[in-house]
Amino acid sequence: MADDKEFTEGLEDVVAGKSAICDVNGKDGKLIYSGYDIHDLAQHTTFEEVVYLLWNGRLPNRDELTELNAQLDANRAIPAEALELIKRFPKTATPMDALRTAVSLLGFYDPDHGDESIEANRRKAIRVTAQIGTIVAALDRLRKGEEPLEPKAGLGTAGNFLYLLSGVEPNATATKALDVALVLHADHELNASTFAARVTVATLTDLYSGVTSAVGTLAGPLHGGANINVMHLLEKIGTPDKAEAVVSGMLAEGKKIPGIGHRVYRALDPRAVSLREMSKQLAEATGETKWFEMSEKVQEAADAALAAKGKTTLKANVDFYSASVYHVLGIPTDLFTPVFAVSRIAGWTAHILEQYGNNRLIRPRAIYIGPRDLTVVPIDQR
Ligand SMILES: CC(=O)SCCNC(=O)CCNC(=O)[C@H](O)C(C)(C)COP(=O)(O)OP(=O)(O)OC[C@H]1O[C@@H](n2cnc3c(N)ncnc32)[C@H](O)[C@@H]1OP(=O)(O)O
Ligand SMILES: O=C([O-])CC(=O)C(=O)O
Repeated sequence: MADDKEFTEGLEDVVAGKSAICDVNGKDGKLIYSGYDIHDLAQHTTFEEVVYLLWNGRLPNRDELTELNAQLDANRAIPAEALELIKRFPKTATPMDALRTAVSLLGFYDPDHGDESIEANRRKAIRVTAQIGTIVAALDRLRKGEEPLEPKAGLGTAGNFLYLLSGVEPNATATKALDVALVLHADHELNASTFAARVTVATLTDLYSGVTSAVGTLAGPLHGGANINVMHLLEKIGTPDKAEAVVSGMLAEGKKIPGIGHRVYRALDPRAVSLREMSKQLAEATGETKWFEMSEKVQEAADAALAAKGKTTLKANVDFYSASVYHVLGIPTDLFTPVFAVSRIAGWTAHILEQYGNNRLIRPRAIYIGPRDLTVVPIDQR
C-alpha cells in the first residue's frame, strides 16, 4: 500500500537523484554541462570535447582529446556480424525501430561482453558512441539499395556522419553546423530517455540494455520524435503565409504543436536560441530560406494563440529549430530523431556510468486504484 504517499502526475518536478553531469534551470532558461554554459560550449568546443566533459566531469587537454578522437575513429566501423544482421532488418522498420534493435545487437559483439568492470563499461561507452552514427547512415544507405560506406578517420563525429550518408566529404560550414547541433543535444538531465537508461542499468544489467531502453524512449513524439513532426508540420504548411491558419486550426482541434512546450523550461529553451540562429544563418548561406521563415511564423502564431489562452510559458524547445537545420543540411526527415540519438548517446552513457558508480535500484511506488476484496469465480462460471 502506498495510498498515503504524495504523488505527482508524470513525476513533474519530482527529484529522483543527484547528478554532476547537467543542470537545467527551467526558470531562467539556462543549461549547464558539468559547470559550463551551453552557449559557451556551443561556441568554443567540439562534440568530442563535450563527450569527454560529460564522461569525465572536466574538459580534455589537447592530448586527451587526440586520444579520445583516436579511440572513436578506431571504433566507428560496425562489427561485420552486426552489419550482416542489420542488412536483414525488415524494409518496413522506421529508422528509430532499426536503430533500437541495432544498438541492442551491438551488445552481442562487443569484445567486453560480460565484463561489467568500470574499465570495460568505459570502453563500451566509446564503442557505442562511435558506432551509433555509422549505423544511422548505414540504415539510410541500405534502404536506398546502396552499400554502407567505411568511416574515415579524422572527420570527427559530425563530418563522418554527413560523409557516411552521402559519400561526399562535407564542407566546413555543414560539419560545423551539425557539430554544434550535436553539442546542444548531448545531455539534458533526467529527460525521459536518460531516466529510462538509468532505471534499466540500476538493476545492474549491461550498458547496451540501458542504451536500448533509451533509444526506444527517445523515439516517442512527446520526446525526441518531435523533431520529425516539426518537419512534417512545416511541409504541411507549405508556405509561410499559411502558417497562422494551420497553427490556429490545430490548436482549435486541441492538438499540440510539435517542438513547442517543455516539462522543465518556463523561459525559452537556450538551445532553441542557438538553433534558431543556426537555422537563420544556414537559410541565408544556402538561399533556402522558406523553412526558417515558416518556423518563425509557426512560432509566432503558436506564441500568440497560446498567450491568448494564458499559456505564456509554452515556447520553442530543442526540437523546433533543429528540424529546419537538419533539413537544410540534407538529412532525410525520418533520420532527425536518430541524429538526436547520435548526440544524446553522450549523455546516456555518461548517466549510465554515473549510475553504475553509485548505484541503488530505482523502484518507485504506485497508488493502487483498482478493486479489492474480490473472490475468484471458477473459470466456467465467469
Ligand atoms: C527533446 C524533448 O523531449 S523536448 C519536447 C519535445 N516534445 C514536443 O515538442 C511535443 C509537443 N510538446 C508537448 O507535448 C509537451 O509540451 C511536453 C510533452 C514537451 C511537455 O509535457 P507536459 O509537461 O506533460 O505538459 P502537458 O502536456 O501536460 O501540457 C500542459 C498544458 O499545455 C498544453 N500544451 C503543452 N504543449 C503544447 C503544445 N506543444 N501545443 C499546444 N499546447 C500544448 C497542453 O495541452 C496542456 O494544456 P491543458 O492544461 O489545457 O490541458
Ligand atoms: O529534458 C527533457 O524533458 C527533454 C529533453 O530530452 C530535452 O529537452 O533535451
